Amino acid sequence: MVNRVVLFIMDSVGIGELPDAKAFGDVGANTLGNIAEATGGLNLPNLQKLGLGNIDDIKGVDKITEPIGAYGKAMEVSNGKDTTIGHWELVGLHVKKPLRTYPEGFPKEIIDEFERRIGRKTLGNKPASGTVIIEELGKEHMETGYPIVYTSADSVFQIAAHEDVIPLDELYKMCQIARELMMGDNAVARIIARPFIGQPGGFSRTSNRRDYSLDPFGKTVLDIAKEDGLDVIGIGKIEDIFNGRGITEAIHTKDNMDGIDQTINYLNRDNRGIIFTNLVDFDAKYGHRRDPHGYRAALEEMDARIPEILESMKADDIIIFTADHGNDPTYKGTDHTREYIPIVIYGKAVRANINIGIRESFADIAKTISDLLEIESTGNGNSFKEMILK
Ligand SMILES: O=P(O)(O)O[C@H]1O[C@H](CO)[C@@H](O)[C@H]1O
Ligand SMILES: [Mn+2]
Ligand SMILES: [Mn+2]
Repeated sequence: MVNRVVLFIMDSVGIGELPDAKAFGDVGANTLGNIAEATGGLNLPNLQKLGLGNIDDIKGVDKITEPIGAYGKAMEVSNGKDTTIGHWELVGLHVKKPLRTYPEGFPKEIIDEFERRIGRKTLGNKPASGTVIIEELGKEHMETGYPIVYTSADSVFQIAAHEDVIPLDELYKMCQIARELMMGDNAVARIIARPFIGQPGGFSRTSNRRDYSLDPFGKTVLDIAKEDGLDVIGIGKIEDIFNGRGITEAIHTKDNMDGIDQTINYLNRDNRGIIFTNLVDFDAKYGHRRDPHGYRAALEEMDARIPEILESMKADDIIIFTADHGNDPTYKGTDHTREYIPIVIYGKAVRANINIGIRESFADIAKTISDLLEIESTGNGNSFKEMILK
């Protein structure tokens, strides 16, 4: 029996357009493939050894004859390409109705009510890139004390404020107010606090970001594991994505390396169940910023630490490296891209060189986790447990 599953999310590391990418405006997107092309090839020897290059052509990542892991890729059933929906599907939920977005900004009634309740006016109220809008409105924000409200192609209500102008706890309270307002017909997936520091022309965002999500729309494999008395450890923004549901212990991280440190920490402890890690830098620092070179460096930095992670695993642990959506930094715009997610699986109990093929849903991962841990499933997804276990 498997004691622990590490579900390791490389946020936004997609592996090519999905058949329905056209409907999302994402034809030709391929996060891994296009970064590799644009930067002269990726150097990911550890993921290569596990089988990453056997999934698809990625310049620099070879298809090898004897990968030590199992590998494949998965399609997204849910109608979206955001973090929330992606993670929910990974743990067994299908969300067919897209979450609400605001391409024209938020309705006047909402903004009026929000301003009344926070006791300040606001700036912005439009879709924007978070780093661009603080450069555009940050100075005015510092002069007036009005927070910057913005959205994106995702279902998000984001509030940016300078840490010296609006203290963090006040910013977090504003987010809670927004969370109360953005329910019912305006049930946006997330309210996000976006604190920053610095001076006009040189602002930088801090790791004090917080996400206020909706409760998942149904029971996930995390809830089931928790009910069965297993540990469900959320590392990085996992707790936020699930609004705490199904999580028994959570730790927030400051960057990808911290996320890896924490994963290793928890692997070295005595626990049983699911260790669920999200590395968000790929997405937030490089994907949305359309920085393929930065993205490549972050991938290589992670890859170099994979041996340490694998060495911390015990004989009855299994790790699944995967993603939640794409965010091709060579693509137009600044938003996520509708892509396959790569799946690379390793463990002493896992058969080497097994191709699990093209999975029809991210929820195949949820179903497999249920089977591996011998707990109930959410009913969605098809298990690949029999294919991968020795
Ligand atoms: O441009 P920034 O502020 O990084 O925002 C991005 O991050 C949000 C949440 O991941 C996405 O919706 C996108 O808008
Ligand atoms: Mn994401
Ligand atoms: Mn994102």
